[in-house]
Amino acid sequence: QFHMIKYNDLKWDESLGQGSFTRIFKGYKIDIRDGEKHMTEVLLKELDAVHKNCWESLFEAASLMSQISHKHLLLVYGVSVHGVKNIMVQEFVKHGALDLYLKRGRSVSVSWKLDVAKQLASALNFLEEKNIVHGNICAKNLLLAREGDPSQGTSPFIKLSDPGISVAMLGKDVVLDRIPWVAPELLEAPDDLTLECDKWSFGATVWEIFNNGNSPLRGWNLDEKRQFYEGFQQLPPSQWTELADLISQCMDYQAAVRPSCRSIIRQLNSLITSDYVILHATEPVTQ
Ligand SMILES: N#Cc1ccc(Nc2nc(N)cc(-n3cnc(CCO)c3)n2)cc1
Repeated sequence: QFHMIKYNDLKWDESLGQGSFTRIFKGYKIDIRDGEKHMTEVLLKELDAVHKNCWESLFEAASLMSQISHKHLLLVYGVSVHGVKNIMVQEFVKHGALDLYLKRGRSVSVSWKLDVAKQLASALNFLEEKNIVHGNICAKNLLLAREGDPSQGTSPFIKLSDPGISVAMLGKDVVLDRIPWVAPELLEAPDDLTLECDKWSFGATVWEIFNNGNSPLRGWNLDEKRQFYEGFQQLPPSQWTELADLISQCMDYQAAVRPSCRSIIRQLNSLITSDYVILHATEPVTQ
């Protein structure tokens, strides 16, 4: 269920860093269309040969996403296998990962952040309607296709990336390090990935977006992170109580009571940005 791309039709450009077990590069895919040679900008996601046994998981996750298409889901062109190398070929998203974009100190407005949260909620709603679990919702996996410019009145546009290797395939420490994005119930049963897990991660991701890309529990070690869940703790609440309420509803330790995507979208749409902008221009990050 994947388009196989010939290795020789790919050209590597600069390295863009790495995800977990993967290295990412900017690159080009060569297509011959009506006798003409076209070079398409792509993102090449190389899986370390060491983790070959995970590549099924990586490709399964991505092929799940490529079987459906939605404006806020990343487009995967296909895969290329070359010796021990497995490469996923994705559309190149202009501004890269949202967490880095926010960390770079781009000052974005509250309505910009709300817009991004609504787009993520609509992508999740689409997956929920198809009963597809993503399993790795976080700002690092949100890609910014359009910055949006308030002076031009254009809004941002995000694409949800593939989830990468399933949390069920990852070691315990990697799962612990994904606290507070990974749903608490997955610590004991990493195979029980459900739609409710994505709601929990959505809450942590909205928290990131409204805290300018600061990682929640940044600098905490694995024991402290484990205790965060064992003590049923919550992330520091936003000053904006309606937003804090939505985040804590999503990050409810009881999976069954987390809100549906429709409820999340309804609550996001009812958040009035006017007074918030006046009252709380910036969010004090209290750790
Ligand atoms: N400077 C810069 C810059 C960097 C990257 C892109 N574009 C792009 N396109 C994609 N399809 C995926 C990613 N990507 C980024 N980090 C991950 C790993 C975590 O998911 C994936 N980046 C654009 C500009």
